[in-house]
Amino acid sequence: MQSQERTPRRHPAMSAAYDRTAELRALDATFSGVRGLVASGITHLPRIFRLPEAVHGPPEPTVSAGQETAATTVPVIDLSGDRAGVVAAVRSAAAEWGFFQVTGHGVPLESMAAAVDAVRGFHEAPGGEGSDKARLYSREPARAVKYHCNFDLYQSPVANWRDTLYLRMAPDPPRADDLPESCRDALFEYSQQVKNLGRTLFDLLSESLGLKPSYLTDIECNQGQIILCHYYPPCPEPQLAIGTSRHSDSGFLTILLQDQIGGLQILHKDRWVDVTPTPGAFIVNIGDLLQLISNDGFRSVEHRVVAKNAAPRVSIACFFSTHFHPASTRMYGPIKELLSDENLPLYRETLVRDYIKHYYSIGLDAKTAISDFRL
Ligand SMILES: O=C(O)CCC(=O)C(=O)O
Ligand SMILES: [Fe+2]
Repeated sequence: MQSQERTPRRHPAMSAAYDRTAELRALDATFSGVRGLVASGITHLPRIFRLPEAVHGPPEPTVSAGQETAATTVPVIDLSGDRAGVVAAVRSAAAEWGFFQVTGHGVPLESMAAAVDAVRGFHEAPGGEGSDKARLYSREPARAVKYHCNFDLYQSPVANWRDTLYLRMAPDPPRADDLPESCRDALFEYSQQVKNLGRTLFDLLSESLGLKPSYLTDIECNQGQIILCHYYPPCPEPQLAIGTSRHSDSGFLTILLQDQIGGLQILHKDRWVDVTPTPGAFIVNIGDLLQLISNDGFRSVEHRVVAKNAAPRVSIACFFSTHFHPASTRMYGPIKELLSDENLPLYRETLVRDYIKHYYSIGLDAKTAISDFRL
């Protein structure tokens, strides 16, 4: 999920007898997002955030934190272990789960904590006239640094209970003073650390596919980096709302840091499984484009974030892809070295930007983007 224009979709909730667009605009005009609503003392969920009846409650049984077994726990991989064992664990997690957590990754705990604190500080600062939030409030695709409440506020059927600071850090990094001063140092440092971890993971994923370690980097899968700094305030009626609608990530790979609150769930064997916060760990997930070029060797899996009436939740999602400015002109299809008579290509080749355009034309909440590229 990254910021992008997309086509409006009609939904039953939209035809309710109220001026939804006016309410969305009124929210935008505050420049302070969901956090601003909570700070103003609301006790009920505004209707723009209400899930339609049809999606109230989980459609599938949920495996919650504390009830997991080995079969329902997202794998945790210690990257400091022996190489062959790590490569095998990555192969099996990326193929079976599409998600895993990593420890022993070499990123200093202080950099992780500083980034989460900086993001929390940004979101908890007041909005309104003259604030950093007002200066940065935008959904303009060309802007590399921006803040908004829901990148798809005017297109999605249900507003998500979430605000986001968006940073496009590569291939063209922003100027230092484009970032809010309070989080500049922490987020530049974090971006560099996660870029290095990305390189380590792409090496491991290449090896897991039986390719030379630099293969995925050589084809520029990690050339672009977008960092989304999410903030999920406490929700007064969490069962009626959603933090992030179900979706798969469009790019090649995502590295996610979540704080201790929890709420991220992934769809595994038709059940929602909690990704239990693991102190010091990163969550890693395969995006649609890596599923496509691995010819289904790895899986891009749907996930969502449930709303809670708990302390605010911070997460920092770093996406690796190539459609960011300047957009790549490279074609991506199933990697030739993986194909054989037993492994025929399952997808057609595409420019990343064409894939992304299609992904957003469908919208979050619909898992058909990648299947439309199947041969
Ligand atoms: O906040 C989270 O844990 C997940 C966010 C997410 O899925 C995304 O930004 O694509
Ligand atoms: Fe995601």
